[in-house]
Amino acid sequence: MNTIRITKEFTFEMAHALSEYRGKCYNVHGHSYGLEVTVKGKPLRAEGVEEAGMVMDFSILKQIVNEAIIQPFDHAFVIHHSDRRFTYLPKATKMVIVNYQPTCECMIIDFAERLQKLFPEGVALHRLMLRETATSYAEWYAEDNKSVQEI
Ligand SMILES: Nc1nc2c(c(=O)[nH]1)N=C([C@H](O)[C@H](O)COP(=O)(O)OP(=O)(O)OP(=O)(O)O)CN2
Ligand SMILES: [Zn+2]
Repeated sequence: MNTIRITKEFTFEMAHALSEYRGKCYNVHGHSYGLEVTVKGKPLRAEGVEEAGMVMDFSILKQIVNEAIIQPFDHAFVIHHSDRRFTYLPKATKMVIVNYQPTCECMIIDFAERLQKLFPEGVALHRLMLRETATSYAEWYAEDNKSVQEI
């Protein structure tokens, strides 16, 4: 049976600020992010079951990514825990305080770590693409990251 990659696309809005950064991205600013999630597996060879012919139902993939990534990060402000600027915001502000500089690269590593453990048996995360601006994006590939690496 052939191995197939399937991809689902997502969008979310997020504000961030880079810490210790000498440039415009030190400022609190936002992006409309694009996220592509690709998983790999073999289409189910069975009849009379809901997932027949599928690596994974796109709607299940959507649900997993929505719960793990989109819901926590959409319309949130993301900042490194050592950058005390977040203490000036009202407590009701939706914030994700992270232990990394919230660049495209570090966020995609975080997303990969969150997602990897959530797929059913036989389905593996293959690729993530995180688009930050019309001209900038980062990619994560499973084959590049076979051993766990620190951010
Ligand atoms: N390697 C990285 N460099 C930068 C990141 C990042 O995540 N990884 N992030 C930023 C800023 O947050 C922001 O994304 C600015 O990106 P940039 O492409 O420079 O945005 P512009 O609006 O200037 O894009 P143009 O299309 O070039 O006008 C900074 N660097
Ligand atoms: Zn930015």
